[in-house]
Amino acid sequence: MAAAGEPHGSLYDTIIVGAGIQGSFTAYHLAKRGKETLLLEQFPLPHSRGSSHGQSRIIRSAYPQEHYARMMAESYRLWERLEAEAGTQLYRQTGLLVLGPSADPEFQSCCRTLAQHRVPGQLFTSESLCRCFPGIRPYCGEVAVLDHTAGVLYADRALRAVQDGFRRCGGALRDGEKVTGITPGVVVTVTTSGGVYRAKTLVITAGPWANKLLAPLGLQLPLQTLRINVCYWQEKVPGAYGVSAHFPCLLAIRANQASHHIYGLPSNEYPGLVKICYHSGSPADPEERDRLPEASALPDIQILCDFVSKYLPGLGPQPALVEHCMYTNTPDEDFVLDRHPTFSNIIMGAGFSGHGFKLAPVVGKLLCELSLGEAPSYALEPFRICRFPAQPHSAL
Ligand SMILES: Cc1cc2nc3c(=O)[nH]c(=O)nc-3n(C[C@H](O)[C@H](O)[C@H](O)COP(=O)(O)OP(=O)(O)OC[C@H]3O[C@@H](n4cnc5c(N)ncnc54)[C@H](O)[C@@H]3O)c2cc1C
Ligand SMILES: O=C(O)[C@@H]1CCCC=N1
Repeated sequence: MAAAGEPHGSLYDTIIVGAGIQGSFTAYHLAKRGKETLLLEQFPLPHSRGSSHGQSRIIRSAYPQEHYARMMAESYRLWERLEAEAGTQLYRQTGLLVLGPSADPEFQSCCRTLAQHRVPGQLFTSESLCRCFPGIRPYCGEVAVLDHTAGVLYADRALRAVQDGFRRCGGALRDGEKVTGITPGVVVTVTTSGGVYRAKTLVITAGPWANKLLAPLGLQLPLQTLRINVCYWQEKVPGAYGVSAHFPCLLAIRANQASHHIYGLPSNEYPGLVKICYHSGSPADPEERDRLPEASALPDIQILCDFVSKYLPGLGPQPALVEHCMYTNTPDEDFVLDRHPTFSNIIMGAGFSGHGFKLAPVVGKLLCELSLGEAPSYALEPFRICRFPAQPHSAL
């Protein structure tokens, strides 16, 4: 007899745990290829408790690491295809300025990968920056490179579009069903709060909950979950830093000696509000994200206040609105895309370290290929779990 929740008593080809942007794109690719696919999500959709919610994300070709720069051309094409299928705008081209000291190795690597991949770019000195972007007060000696391809992805809309695309291809999405048990085997059995399901392969894309699901499978990845303050700043002159005024996205490397990058998006989603954030946060369990931290636990906001008042003087000096989101960071901030070292039909996508949204179409394709036992379209060395000390080697 079929277990509760199974379609016609049959086996799924793949079950995916977690309908954030990575799990949803994995499911979409599998369903497009005609695979019987089940996507499970613990919360009723849409929800704002993981990493994929919110109005906007940056998309850019400018990456210091060659392995991400190489994936971006295909990622842009896949976003464009989804946009056409969904019949709605998901991407707005704004350009992105990478700002930093000219001798900074990360800045130089961004310039190099842009040139290598023939991405249209433009260099600015401090003087030409001030002339072209009067809203910016660069630091002494700071330079910039403009990645013309970059822009904003409308995140909530994109997540919905990929889930709708998955369903249109015949995929099954069950939200409000938390996975509570995974029994490995040639056939993997997945128990949820709503039923029991079986599949030939399982993909775990659980964002900040990844290690909670992996613990009973005998694996713990070196992941740190961080609570991120998403800060919006009021324009003194409405629209001055807006998309219509052609203000670009920003990525400031080593701004004000800060240990992490500061990034920004032009005003668009909330009229009159510019998103400027610190690329780090405070360690937090995803279940406790909304517990208010003490004021002393907000050093990132102080760093941002100093940055905004000196660097972007056309914005108010304090955030006008703060939202929250989670990062799941690996020690080197490279993703984990690999098989479970013991159970080779269990695949993991984790540790997207605050920069995975733009790459989700390609990440989903790679996780789809791994789950089908195919050769991956891109070299997976940077993403293997064997790069971490004291972790068993991949079963690949
Ligand atoms: C503030 C902020 C700004 C960012 N900016 C950018 C940017 O500009 N550009 C960029 O490219 N990236 C950016 N990112 C990163 C990007 O958003 C993330 O890398 C990406 O959303 C991670 O997606 P995910 O699917 O891995 O995780 P999630 O979105 O967290 O999805 C995991 C899902 O798994 C579900 N789940 C977990 N456990 C279970 C269970 N037991 N049963 C069922 N379901 C379960 C969760 O509920 C969740 O829905 C940003 C992230 C944040 C937080
Ligand atoms: O991935 C991105 O582009 C953003 C900005 C830089 C830091 C993290 N996310």
